[in-house]
Amino acid sequence: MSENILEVKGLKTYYKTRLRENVYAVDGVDFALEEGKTLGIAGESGCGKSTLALSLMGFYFPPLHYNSGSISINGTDIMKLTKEQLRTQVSGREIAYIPQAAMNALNPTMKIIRFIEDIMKEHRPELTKQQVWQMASERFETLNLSPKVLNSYPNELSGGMKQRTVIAISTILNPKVLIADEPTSALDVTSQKAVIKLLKNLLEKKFIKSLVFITHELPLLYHVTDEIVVMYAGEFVERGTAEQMIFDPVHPYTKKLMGSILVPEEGMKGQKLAAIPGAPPNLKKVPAGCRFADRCSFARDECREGKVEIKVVDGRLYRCLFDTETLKEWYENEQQQ
Ligand SMILES: Nc1ncnc2c1ncn2[C@@H]1O[C@H](COP(=O)(O)OP(=O)(O)OP(=O)(O)O)[C@@H](O)[C@H]1O
Repeated sequence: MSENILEVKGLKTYYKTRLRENVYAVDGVDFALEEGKTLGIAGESGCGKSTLALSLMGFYFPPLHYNSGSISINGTDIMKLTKEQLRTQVSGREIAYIPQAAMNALNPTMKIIRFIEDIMKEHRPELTKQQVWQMASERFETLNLSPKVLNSYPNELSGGMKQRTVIAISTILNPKVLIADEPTSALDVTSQKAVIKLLKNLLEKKFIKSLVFITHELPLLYHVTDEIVVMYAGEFVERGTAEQMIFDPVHPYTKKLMGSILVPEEGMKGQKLAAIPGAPPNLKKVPAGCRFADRCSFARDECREGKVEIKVVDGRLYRCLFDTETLKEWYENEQQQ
């Protein structure tokens, strides 16, 4: 039986604004990820994806605050560790995070090898500079990146190469979980494919044991991940296999998200394209009932009455009061109109 590398239970984190208001960006998230698996997290802008990614690292700096919940990596709840333990034993070794636009944050005055030397100074101080060079060039070669890159400055590299280099640096300690936040956005299609190939390569070679891939583009996840989770207003609203989520979504929000895809990929041609009318709720004061109700064409009075819990049907998870048959019927009727 496969083991859960990452297990998150009831995670709640929030921002405290300068006006002392709380923004409940991650509001009760539960999920597990098995060894060797990839999980995609999708959703519109502002639904809490990046905050979740950051929160999973266990570090909280104002304005982000931890409220409750656990984050276990290989059975150890990292929320029970001290900041020092997190820094020295967890960050980069157990879990690594590549934030959005990380490639633009590389210090332009440092050669690529210097970033790796800095990591090794902290985690493998016994290695000489020469050994670090040897190890880094072998790793780059295995990942089809030229070791010459190690001697370059960030600004000498193309966008796609810079992004692949950032990924190679971030995984140099073989973290069990890699969280990549929008790693392909702002790249051309060829560079996007190269980044995805690199991520798959890291998994195949077991340099990482699991991958969380965040994007607001659902179809991209089809090529990368085993499973997809859709997030809305700080909560997960649906989880299923990539196939199910793209071609047979259950939750009205996932359904609408699929319909809003502007560039249909192969196999998705002919899907009706539409923008999702309305905006997500204000995360400072979330509605008591279904958070999607105000934008859902199928919402009834009861949807607004109380918290809607996640349902598990045939291994799929979704957060809606209605059963899958009813929803399917409604979708078919809507399609015919
Ligand atoms: N520093 C901050 N202070 C206060 N609120 C914040 C801060 N950063 C993000 N938020 C709010 O938290 C919520 C979740 O934002 P987050 O960036 O996690 O969403 P996202 O799904 O990653 O969006 P995107 O796809 O645009 O990156 C939003 O309402 C956002 O306005």
